[in-house]
Amino acid sequence: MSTQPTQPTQPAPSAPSAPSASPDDDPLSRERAHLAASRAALRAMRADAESLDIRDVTANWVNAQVLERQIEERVKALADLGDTPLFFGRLDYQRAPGADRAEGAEGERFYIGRRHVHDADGDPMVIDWRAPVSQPFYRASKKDPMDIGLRRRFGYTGGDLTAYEDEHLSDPAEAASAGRLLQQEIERPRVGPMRDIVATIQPEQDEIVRSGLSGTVCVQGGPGTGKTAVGLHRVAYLLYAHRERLARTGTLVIGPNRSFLHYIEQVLPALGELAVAQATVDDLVAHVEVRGSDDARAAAVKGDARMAEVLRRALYAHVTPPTEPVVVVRGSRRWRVPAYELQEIVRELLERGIRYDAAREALPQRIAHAVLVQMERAGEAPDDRVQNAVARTGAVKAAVKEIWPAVDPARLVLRLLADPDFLATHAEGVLTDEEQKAILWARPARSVKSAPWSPADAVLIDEATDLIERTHSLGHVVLDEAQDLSPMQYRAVGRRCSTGSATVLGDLAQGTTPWATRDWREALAHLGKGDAVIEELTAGFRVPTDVIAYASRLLPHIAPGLAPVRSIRENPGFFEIRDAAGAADVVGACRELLGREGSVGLIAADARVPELARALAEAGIAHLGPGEETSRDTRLTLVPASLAKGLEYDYVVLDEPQAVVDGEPDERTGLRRLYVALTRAVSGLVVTHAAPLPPQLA
Ligand SMILES: Nc1ncnc2c1ncn2[C@@H]1O[C@H](COP(=O)(O)OP(=O)(O)OP(=O)(O)O)[C@@H](O)[C@H]1O
Repeated sequence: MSTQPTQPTQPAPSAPSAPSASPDDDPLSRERAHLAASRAALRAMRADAESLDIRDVTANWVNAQVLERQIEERVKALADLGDTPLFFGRLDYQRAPGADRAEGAEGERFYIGRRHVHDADGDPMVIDWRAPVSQPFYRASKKDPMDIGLRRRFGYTGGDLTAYEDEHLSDPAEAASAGRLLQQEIERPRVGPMRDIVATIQPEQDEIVRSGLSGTVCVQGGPGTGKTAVGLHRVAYLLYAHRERLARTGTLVIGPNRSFLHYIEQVLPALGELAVAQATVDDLVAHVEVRGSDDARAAAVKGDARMAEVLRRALYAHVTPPTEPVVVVRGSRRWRVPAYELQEIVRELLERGIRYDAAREALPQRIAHAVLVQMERAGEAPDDRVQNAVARTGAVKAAVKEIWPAVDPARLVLRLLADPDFLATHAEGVLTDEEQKAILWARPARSVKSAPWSPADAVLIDEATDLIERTHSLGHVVLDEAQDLSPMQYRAVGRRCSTGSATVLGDLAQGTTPWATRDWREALAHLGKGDAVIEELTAGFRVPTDVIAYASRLLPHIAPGLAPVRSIRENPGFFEIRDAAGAADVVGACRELLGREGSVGLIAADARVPELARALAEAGIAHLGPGEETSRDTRLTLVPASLAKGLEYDYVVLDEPQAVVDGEPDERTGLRRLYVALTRAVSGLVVTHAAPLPPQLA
């Protein structure tokens, strides 16, 4: 790293901007000149797009509308955002990449940024970070310089280029070291929603980001190891590398709740990707209105993968083997398809493994075909119009209704949960009597509309829906906080990427549902991606060393075998445990932290939130809800522990750890909830308590 005296011409990355030398010999001035020229080139690209006249090229109105929309989007995408630097790095190749590597082949220089910018001749001024030539910016090392002579990182203050930092990767005399600019980026205060990490993606993260579209990747990583960031950047990368295919098939990011989705929603647009949908698992399966809830036992049984078998049996019990022949009358003739032949057709359809409705729709044609064969044997020459007509006769329709009736998925689930005999018949040998009892409604609902559907019921209905009609599969799905999903939820997500791939992100230690994932292989099998690659991230970008060490005391109790996160933050931050006599002391701690720069989160057991909200109001301190955007004026968020997952704040006040543990149905889940709450702070954590601390933290 050449911020050392060995490179006297270069300022330290944090050096003030004013360059003393003339623009020609001062490297910083030259870089600024390139920035100014790149911005001008971007403006020209935008002006070009705006001035496109499509009147001559579009023959009809519809085409014109489509083209106009595309141009509008391009103009929008070409905006120069003042606070987002156009480039953040530079690579000097020793030889031109891809060129003949013969002696003397000319080296080339590339500026790496969020988007591609070219000059009037079409020559690149800035290269998209996702392009293959950009890859060494993230991966090259002293050990493997990847043909890079110089890697330069730029530092910005506001929109101004104020510093840079060099690594001469091919110079054996220069020692490798972690850069100051990277460190500054990691340490910067967190105000506002989540930001992209495109300037500082680390090599092990980049490997995941750039892994191919065909494979599913599962990332296990402790709090703050960048799982969410990596998942979002992977979608952006895949959209770049497979734009057309994914535009057709679609992409989706799945997060645990609305506030989390709100927190991450600006990352992809900042990377120029506007078309990625976001949803919770509940959104995906919203076939009915959810008004009810389950106790932990019922939810665990409903979320168990064995329920898929119960549903399959219950659905296919509707298929009734035919015992009567079908008789079709055409003109003066009667054609008779005997019962044994109908049985053969039904057996064949069942064996083909197609969806219930696909088979139901095929059945009339199969019966008609059997009639046609008889007609041919009798010397007639019927064509496909005759087959269609036969398939539509009353006799065939009536037979199909008998043999393979239409089934409504919600009604099927309703009957299973309301009718003990129906459930017993189809759960025989799959669910125990006790398990059946656990999921039956105490008061059987009468209709789909009035039933007290729970979130787990909606997943069952989704499974039934898919048995009946295949769910549309997207090209790629990112599943965040995956460890909380039940096997049935994994199946629901898996159907949505059955012909595509997925990025599965999670931390076994942060699982806070009774059915939380114990083993990634098992979970991936439920997802239908048993052959996924499992990667692990262990470097922590969020939590300071002392805080992560304290939280990691819980690991042996919540996820034995998982290694603690290794914090790569240099700033030790601060960490304090304080006695608090009441809410006023907690508010005092918040007020104190608000005196510093950045966001503050007050995390408390859900049950304690109303009391703390009142205390804050009485003290005249405004606060936000989780996921709401912090601003310069309102920087405090009151976070119920149940919604803390995935979020982060510069400073955290954690109220009453034991209450957080007690807020969960069992101790292990409680300790996991506490682990999540303890690992939200970027710069400092104050734990306040009146009750004794959980002994596991001792
Ligand atoms: N390479 C990086 N450079 C700079 N910042 C990074 C990098 N990787 C991650 N971060 C930052 O670290 C913080 C934590 O990242 P992220 O939320 O993705 O972690 P996570 O593993 O999903 O955490 P959790 O398990 O708590 O949900 C974020 O502020 C993110 O921007």
